[in-house]
Amino acid sequence: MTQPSDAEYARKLIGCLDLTELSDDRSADKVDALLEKARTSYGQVAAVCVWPDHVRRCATALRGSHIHIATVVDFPGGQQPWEDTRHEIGLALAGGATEIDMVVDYQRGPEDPHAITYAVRKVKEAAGGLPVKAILETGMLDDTDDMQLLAGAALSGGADFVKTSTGKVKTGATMEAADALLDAIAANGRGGLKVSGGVRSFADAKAYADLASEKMGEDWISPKTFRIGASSLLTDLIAIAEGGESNAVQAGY
Ligand SMILES: O=C[C@H](O)COP(=O)(O)O
Repeated sequence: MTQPSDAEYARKLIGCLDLTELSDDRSADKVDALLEKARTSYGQVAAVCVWPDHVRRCATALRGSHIHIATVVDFPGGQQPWEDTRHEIGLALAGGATEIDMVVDYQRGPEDPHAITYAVRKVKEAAGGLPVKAILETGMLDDTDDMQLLAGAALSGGADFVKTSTGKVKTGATMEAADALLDAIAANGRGGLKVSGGVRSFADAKAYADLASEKMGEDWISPKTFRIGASSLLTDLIAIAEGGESNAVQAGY
């Protein structure tokens, strides 16, 4: 099969992008700016990903599009009381969220993976079966064995995607983590991958998509199974999609 051009590849990746605004100040103006960008000349992003209190704003602005409204719960620590998470899920559902990104308790996870399975199941049920992406914060885990363990536990609980990072700790997505999560998905026989945290350039995004495509097949690079969560990637994808040069700095893993 002929390789797609970079411009074609960038357009495909725009369709797999979870365009993210999770700044600590929770600014509504930043969400409005994000919403302006979600429908590009090269297609729509897969989802916007925002704090629960901005879900309704996004659902209203994106009505009539096919863009998912993803929100985060128990973010970014993964250790808050269940009552708080339940409140966030309620806010998300009332506002019109269509996907839930939950942080698992990655600190306790390696010793107690069953707790992760249970927590994911609980969120999935409370969210009425909406797609759930389990954030493992791979940059805080010791090794790829732990990454696979947590990913397997989350998938057993019904997670639809396993996601590398919150973007809030020093180490975000890495090729090593993406590879480990893909192995867990393959072993589970079901599930998607969301690569997130520090993905800023077309070259980085393409490297992750190439890896996933090599391991899972070309058809797998679709928003149903492959997402990139990023706050600062879209500009570079658009530059490449329109046939220009990259302006972004590569992560250089
Ligand atoms: O969920 C996605 C991450 O928060 C995005 O991280 P980023 O700001 O480094 O792109």
